[in-house]
Amino acid sequence: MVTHDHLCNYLNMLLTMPSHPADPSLQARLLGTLLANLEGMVYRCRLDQQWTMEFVSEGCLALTGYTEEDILFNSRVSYDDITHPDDREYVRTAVMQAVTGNRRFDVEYRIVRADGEVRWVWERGTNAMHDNKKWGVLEGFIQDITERKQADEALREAERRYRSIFENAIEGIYQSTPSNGYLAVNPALARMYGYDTPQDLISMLRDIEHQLYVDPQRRIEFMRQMAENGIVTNFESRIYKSNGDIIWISENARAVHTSTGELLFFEGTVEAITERKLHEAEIQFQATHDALTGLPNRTLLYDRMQQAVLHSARYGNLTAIAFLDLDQFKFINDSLGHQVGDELLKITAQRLTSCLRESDTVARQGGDEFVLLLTSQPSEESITHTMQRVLHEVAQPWMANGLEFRITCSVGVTLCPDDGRDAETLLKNADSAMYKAKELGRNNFQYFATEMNDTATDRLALLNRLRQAIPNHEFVLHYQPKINLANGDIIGAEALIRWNSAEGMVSPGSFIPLAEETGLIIPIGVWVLETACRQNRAWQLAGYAPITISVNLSSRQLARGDIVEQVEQVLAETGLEAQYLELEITESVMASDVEKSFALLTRLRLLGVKISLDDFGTGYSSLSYLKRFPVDTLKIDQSFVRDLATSQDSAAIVKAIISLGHNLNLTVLAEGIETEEQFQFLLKSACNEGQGYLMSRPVSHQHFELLLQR
Ligand SMILES: Nc1nc2c(ncn2[C@@H]2O[C@@H]3COP(=O)(O)O[C@H]4[C@@H](O)[C@H](n5cnc6c(=O)[nH]c(N)nc65)O[C@@H]4COP(=O)(O)O[C@H]3[C@H]2O)c(=O)[nH]1
Repeated sequence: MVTHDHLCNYLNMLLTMPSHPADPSLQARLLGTLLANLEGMVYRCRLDQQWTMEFVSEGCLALTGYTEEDILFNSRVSYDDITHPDDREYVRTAVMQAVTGNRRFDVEYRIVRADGEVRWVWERGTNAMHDNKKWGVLEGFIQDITERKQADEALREAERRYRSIFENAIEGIYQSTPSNGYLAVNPALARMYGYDTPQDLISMLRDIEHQLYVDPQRRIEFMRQMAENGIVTNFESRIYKSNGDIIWISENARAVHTSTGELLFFEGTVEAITERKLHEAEIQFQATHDALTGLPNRTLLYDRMQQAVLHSARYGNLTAIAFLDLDQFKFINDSLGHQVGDELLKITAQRLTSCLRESDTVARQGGDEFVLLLTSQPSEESITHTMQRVLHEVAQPWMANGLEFRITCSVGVTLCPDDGRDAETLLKNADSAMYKAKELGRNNFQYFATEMNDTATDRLALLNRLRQAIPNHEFVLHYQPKINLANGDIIGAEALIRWNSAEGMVSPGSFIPLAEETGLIIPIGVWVLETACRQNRAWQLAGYAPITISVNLSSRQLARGDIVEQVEQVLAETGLEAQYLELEITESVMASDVEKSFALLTRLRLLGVKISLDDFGTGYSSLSYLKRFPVDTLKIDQSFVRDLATSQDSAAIVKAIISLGHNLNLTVLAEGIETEEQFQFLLKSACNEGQGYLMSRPVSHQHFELLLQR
């Protein structure tokens, strides 16, 4: 098939070839064939104002929509009319310049077809002044190039668009050479990297590996991925800006090769992701740290413990896990408020961190529990030493609401690999050891020993049984008489709880702390108060001389804040007069929140109830507030009474407490009197009242009634 290009070339050749004198008919025939097949119009026209056509080829109709007859000699329309009005001037000038310069002309312009459609054409021609006509004559070829024009325009538009994208993109775009420099970068990349212009970046950043990447290995990795895959995606690195600041970027790039496979350059896009990275780091931190203290949380601790265990197993290092619980934290939290509780946890976190090396971990396990992970320990002695520091640091005084407080902690320590080879076991064992430390009077640490696990299991079983004790009516009260030392009269009774559990009698020493920890003390306390008041009222109704019944109040009961209402209600329900009820409060409970205790005790006192300060001498009572406090009786702790015979200090303390009490107009009672000797000493020292096995053990209400009858 004769293609359009063939024809054009051939026509050009014919137009320029000298006429063939030997065979003019052949030339005419060839020309006829060509003209008929040509996509476009061959013409001959006058160089006049209308471009009067003397000859047009068959292509005229297809090109202009007019027939040859329409156009020849301007019979219906002139070619000047067909030329787009806006281009007429320009076409004429171009043609005239060529003619004047004796050159061929070559011009692109628009025509308006018969149907009104505007098309682009390309006209090439020459001045054919080879006859003597007065008109100049042009001969040439006009071809529709609308499609090419549109394609060109589309290409230009696309280029404009791409340039605009390149110039205005928020992402950085670059072409870089494998040998470390840039070929082209857009303004966004220049800005991102801290350069004033793309040119600055290109000229100043010549060594991508060292000048750009914080870790030069990233460039090596980039090149490796390119060599392997010809592409890198989401390639995240830290880079230096021109001023030395470090930012995070993410690159997507590909290698561009020649047709023969030679690497030309890389082209890619860059996104600044510092904010996202910070955000990710923040989220990661939040997921692995405790919001209040900023310490690693359970998740991170577990992770680190697993690593430590593996490390221990591989290298035989000694690892210690210490489970730490603050003593009486719940009480502080309930009574001083959560804000103070939170503050205390934060202080504790700081103190614990200060005791350990950076390579160790302090984690918050939840509530007031912390876990210390000490890796690669040189010896058990060094662990012991660290634990002693921990106890000491935690016990330092701290201030809240202008008052000074102290809190201690109990710690259980377990060793890896001796006590366990996985995180769960080690934590469980450390927890058991911590309970042992609590049992041993708090403010100490204990190493785990195998038998402790039995204790932990026992404890859980005990708790389950304790929950059922009230509904199963397993509690009873025993009563211990309080006597007037001078005349031996029973002036009161202390109500002491006994748990008649299915598995035998359980002493309050073993279940009261558990009840306090778990909050079960609240319902138990209500039951005790009610039973004791009802019993005392019953004795009165039975005709015995009225005595005071004493009930122990736990810190939790006080912290709840509704104790006054509870007491009021119980008195109303049982019909006991307030003056026959005494509440025993340990001085440590009172000291931990002086203002609140003061307010509560004042309100209780207003009801007419008596207040006795239990275990006096063991706590932290300050004389200044003891003076202000609405207290009726000081109970000298039995430890001093027990040591009276053997310790001069105890004797001195007992005497001092008695004289202090009297100075403050308080009644002084000594508890734990077991011997006649102790009794005599106390009597001589003017102690008012006493209680102890010497006079009577705590006994059942029936038994107590017998004592009342004497
Ligand atoms: N060695 C010796 N001990 C004597 C002597 N006289 C009395 N005791 C014991 O000393 C404890 C005195 O009670 P506490 O100091 O209030 O100490 C009480 C009290 O803090 C708590 N508790 C007992 N009953 C209740 C209760 O109903 N509510 C609360 N919140 N705590 C209670 O349990 C603690 C222990 O109570 P118990 O085992 O009944 O132990 C009682 C009593 O049996 C003596 O001459 N020698």
